[in-house]
Amino acid sequence: MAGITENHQALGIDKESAEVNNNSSSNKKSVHNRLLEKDKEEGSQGGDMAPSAGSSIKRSGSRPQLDVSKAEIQGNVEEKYPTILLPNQSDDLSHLALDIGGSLIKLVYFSRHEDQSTDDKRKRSVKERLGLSNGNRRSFPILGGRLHFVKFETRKINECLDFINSKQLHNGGTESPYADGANDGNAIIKATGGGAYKYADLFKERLGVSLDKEDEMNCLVAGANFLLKAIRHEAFTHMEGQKEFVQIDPNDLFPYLLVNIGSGVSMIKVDGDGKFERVSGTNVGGGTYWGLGRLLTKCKSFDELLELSQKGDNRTIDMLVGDIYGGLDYSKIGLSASTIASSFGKTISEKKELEDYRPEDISLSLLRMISYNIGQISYLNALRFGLKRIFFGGFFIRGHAYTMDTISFAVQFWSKGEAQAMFLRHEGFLGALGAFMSYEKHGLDDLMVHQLVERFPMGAPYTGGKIHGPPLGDLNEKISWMEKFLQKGTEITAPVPMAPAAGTTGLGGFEVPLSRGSSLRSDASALNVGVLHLVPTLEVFPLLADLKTYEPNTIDLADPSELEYWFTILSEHLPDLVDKVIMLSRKRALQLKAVWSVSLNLRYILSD
Ligand SMILES: Nc1ncnc2c1ncn2[C@@H]1O[C@H](COP(=O)(O)OP(=O)(O)O)[C@@H](O)[C@H]1O
Ligand SMILES: CC(C)(COP(=O)(O)O)[C@@H](O)C(=O)NCCC(=O)O
Repeated sequence: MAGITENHQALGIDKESAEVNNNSSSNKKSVHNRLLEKDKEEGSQGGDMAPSAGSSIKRSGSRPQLDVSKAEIQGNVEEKYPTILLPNQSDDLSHLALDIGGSLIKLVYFSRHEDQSTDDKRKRSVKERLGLSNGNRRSFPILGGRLHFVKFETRKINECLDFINSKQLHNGGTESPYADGANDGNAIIKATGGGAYKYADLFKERLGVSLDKEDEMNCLVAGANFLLKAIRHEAFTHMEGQKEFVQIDPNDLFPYLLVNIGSGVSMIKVDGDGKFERVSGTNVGGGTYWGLGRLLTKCKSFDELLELSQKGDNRTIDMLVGDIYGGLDYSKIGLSASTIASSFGKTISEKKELEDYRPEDISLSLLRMISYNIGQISYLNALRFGLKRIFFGGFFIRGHAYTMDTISFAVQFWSKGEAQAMFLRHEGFLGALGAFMSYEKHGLDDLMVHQLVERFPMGAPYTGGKIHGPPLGDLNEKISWMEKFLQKGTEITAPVPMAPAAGTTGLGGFEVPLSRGSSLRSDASALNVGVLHLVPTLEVFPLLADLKTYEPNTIDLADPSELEYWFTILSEHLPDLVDKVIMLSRKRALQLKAVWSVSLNLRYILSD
């Protein structure tokens, strides 16, 4: 669909892998028994898994709660594994949040379930035939999940409503019992931005949902704090075409200045979680570039305008110090001949008609003027409060090298290198993330750095295919994986530094654009926003008979007795599993046996 950026990746943590993350002796026993007696168990699993009606699984802190009050079996009661309807279960309903801005609508949504692609279905049916699956029941929460980021143009709000509807995001997703409009009109979605007020009636009318309005500044700050604390490789600097990720110490984050460049610009001094003050703003922002740019160039889209700028030369539009001083620097006050003395100042020439000014040059001058101005005002505000770090968000930036270079240059130049401009990979989603986190029971606030891992939309922008990557921790790993996978080498986007370009003038000039790149990359790849995967650590084991006596722990395979215990179980289980696979394919069974045996034996090599 036009105008949509969606980064959908599956491959969430599946429940089998999560199940063995527990270590109490009773737990060991149930996993062991389950592995060895799965055929026998098939008939009794339902009783084990479904908590009795009226009780509820208690989780620590603010983790999602399973509410089974008024639970009832839905559909045919004779069915072996009937779906259990949980009418009061709210967590799956509260997984979508919106930021409806002046220009763009941003959606963040959480999905717990694997995408039902053909591949997934095939995998599931194999699992079922092997007796490794619990069939189609959803009688306990599936562990793990994903955060997705999508945006739409606000002027095309109907596309957004259609998207939400097609995925039933307002009703908990297509697999939810509330899908297809079965909600009773009480569904609530957290929303921020001016559009949460402006379009509340439209959402009610079209989707039957109420928008629960969250304060925009609150959300921006909550989103930024969350990203800066929880996501590695979120913040980066961008100077003279070079991108460098910055490791943020979550304990040394505050204070900082957050500059959100949306349609307009807000500057917020952030002192802590929920502690902030909007100290300034400017109406010359992203909307100005897009609006004025459209008027001047007749471009049809923001990206077209941005792309034009990459072919422009601002010297035909901007009046430089040299134009005024007969080619000389004004070095006494630190201005080189190439410094822009007056943006658009040269378009008053009597020798030229208005049509003689190229749209490419106009777009570049405009982009430079607005970016530089924002950088400068931001620095002045940082100076006001003694802040050294300035984080820039908002979709105006759009991961665009020239924009970031210009902002960085302004900050560096005016602060004489004292302050630093940093950018955020989820730049435009701060508000939406903040709104998402405002659901009381998500518990995302206490997520630690390693609980969210990222998988990149590696293949999608290039091949049109859906390609899933492994969880990638290290930046180099990301790049090499992508390169290996796509064999596209340098075409891989954002993490790859841009080619170094000519430097800026030492005297504060801003000669030629530094990082224009050859063509604007597709939305998804320019933003380079991967889907965030929530990886549970100490989740409650879903088959536990008695939750109260359960003591969460993780298996320490460095402990020889633990290692022996678990590898013995796995080894004993191998012939049994191979038998099952033989029923499907002898060749695959032998392959499985070989691979598994090697893996199990590897421990001896590793422990040597
Ligand atoms: N596809 C796009 N359509 C319109 N504007 C875009 C697009 N991509 C980036 N932008 C820029 O992003 C700005 C909006 O940024 P955003 O952070 O979403 O703010 P808002 O909340 O005001 O919509 C626009 O004014 C424009 O400069
Ligand atoms: C009013 C806004 C907070 C709305 O946010 P936006 O939709 O632009 O992201 C923003 O446009 C803004 O801060 N404008 C600048 C107003 C001023 O301080 O002059």
